[in-house]
Amino acid sequence: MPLSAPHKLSEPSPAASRAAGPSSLVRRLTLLNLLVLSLTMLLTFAFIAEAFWLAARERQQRAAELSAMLLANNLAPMMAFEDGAAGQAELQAFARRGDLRLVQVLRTDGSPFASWAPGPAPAAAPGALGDAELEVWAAVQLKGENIGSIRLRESLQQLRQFAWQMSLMGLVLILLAILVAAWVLGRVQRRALAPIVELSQLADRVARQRDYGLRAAVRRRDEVGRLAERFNAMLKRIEVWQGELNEQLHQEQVAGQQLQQLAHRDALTQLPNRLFFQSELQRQVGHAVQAGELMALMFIDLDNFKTVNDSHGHEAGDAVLREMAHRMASVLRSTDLLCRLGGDEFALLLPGLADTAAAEHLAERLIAAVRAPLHVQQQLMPVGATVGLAFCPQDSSDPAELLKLADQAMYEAKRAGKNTYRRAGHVDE
Ligand SMILES: Nc1nc2c(ncn2[C@@H]2O[C@H](COP(=O)(O)OP(=O)(O)OP(=O)(O)O)[C@@H](O)[C@H]2O)c(=O)[nH]1
Repeated sequence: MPLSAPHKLSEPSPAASRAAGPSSLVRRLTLLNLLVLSLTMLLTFAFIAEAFWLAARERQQRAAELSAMLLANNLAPMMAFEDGAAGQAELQAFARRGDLRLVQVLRTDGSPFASWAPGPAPAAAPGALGDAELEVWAAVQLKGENIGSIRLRESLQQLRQFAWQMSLMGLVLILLAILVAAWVLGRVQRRALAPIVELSQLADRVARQRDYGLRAAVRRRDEVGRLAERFNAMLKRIEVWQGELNEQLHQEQVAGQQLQQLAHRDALTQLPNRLFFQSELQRQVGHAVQAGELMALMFIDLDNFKTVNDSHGHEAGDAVLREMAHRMASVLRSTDLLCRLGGDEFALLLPGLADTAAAEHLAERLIAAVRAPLHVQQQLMPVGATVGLAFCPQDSSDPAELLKLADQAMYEAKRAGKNTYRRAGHVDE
């Protein structure tokens, strides 16, 4: 199976990879690896330095033993003849070696035959062996017989200094190696962990942007590759779910809007119904009070409508209601709102009026529009309209009170003979 090619890949920028922060996996692993590597290198170096020191010391000891044996060979005839001056001269020649500290030639009874030590006067008795010194003994023999012995002390100072110099050089080299290793390790780790870092950055982006169309790159068929595949499969599933959820949500929103429209609309006349009127009355009264504007509420009741129903049937009544709604709407401004409250009752909201006369003129036009002859099935319908008017804020700034006043004014107009209007508070004499 070929490695998957992501359709919308999240390719992390180098800057983003570098900005992974001090707690990043790459940095932590690099530091851990570097720590282990440095400890191993330093430990190895310490072992090598110690071994080097022991070997060099051993080598100097062997060389000192050899020198002492050679000296013993040379001194043997001089001791045999008790030629101390020659022995001393031999020691002076021998003492040209730089790291020599003491040479003592002793007879078998322990008495000194010759001795040498650096400085003006040779020490009569050698002091205790210093920790930076080594001492070797060699027997002086003549024809297989012991005639004395040689004590030879050498300084380890030069060797020690050399060892320190080498150690310092070694340490500098190790530090350089650690620096190079840090650089190489950082690059190697970044490359090796790049898929995991990418995956983590992708998860961040998905969580931040909620974009489930993003996909991880699957570069290798290893554990990380399989993790990326599973992650992609999960994203795909979420993407599908989200699509379905969005579609469902959209359908529900549309259904909700339709329901809302149905709930607020009168099915017969297609005008806003009583429910919508109630909320609009509240809102418009509030607005008029706040803005200091004049608004009117008109309560309209058709006249003799019962006769239409009774004489021409319910369907004719419906047709009349539809036609009257249409007629009334045709004389209104675009800002006016006509609602059917129920039966043959209508309400009209008139916001932003210049004066009360404007509403009265409209009431007259509206009554005239309704009163115009209407024929249904060639029969003249005897319909008219009676209107009650109430103003906000003049009459009331309370929606319920305003409706009650307009209703009362309408009944007043009915009592006055129908097909007319009355204003709230303007009672006929
Ligand atoms: N066709 C039809 N009739 C309805 C509807 N809703 C109510 N009505 C009828 O409308 C009539 C209203 O009666 P009223 O307003 O009391 O009678 P009216 O003849 O208009 O009386 P006035 O207002 O005094 O002139 C009743 O006969 C109701 O049955 C409807 O949706 N369609």
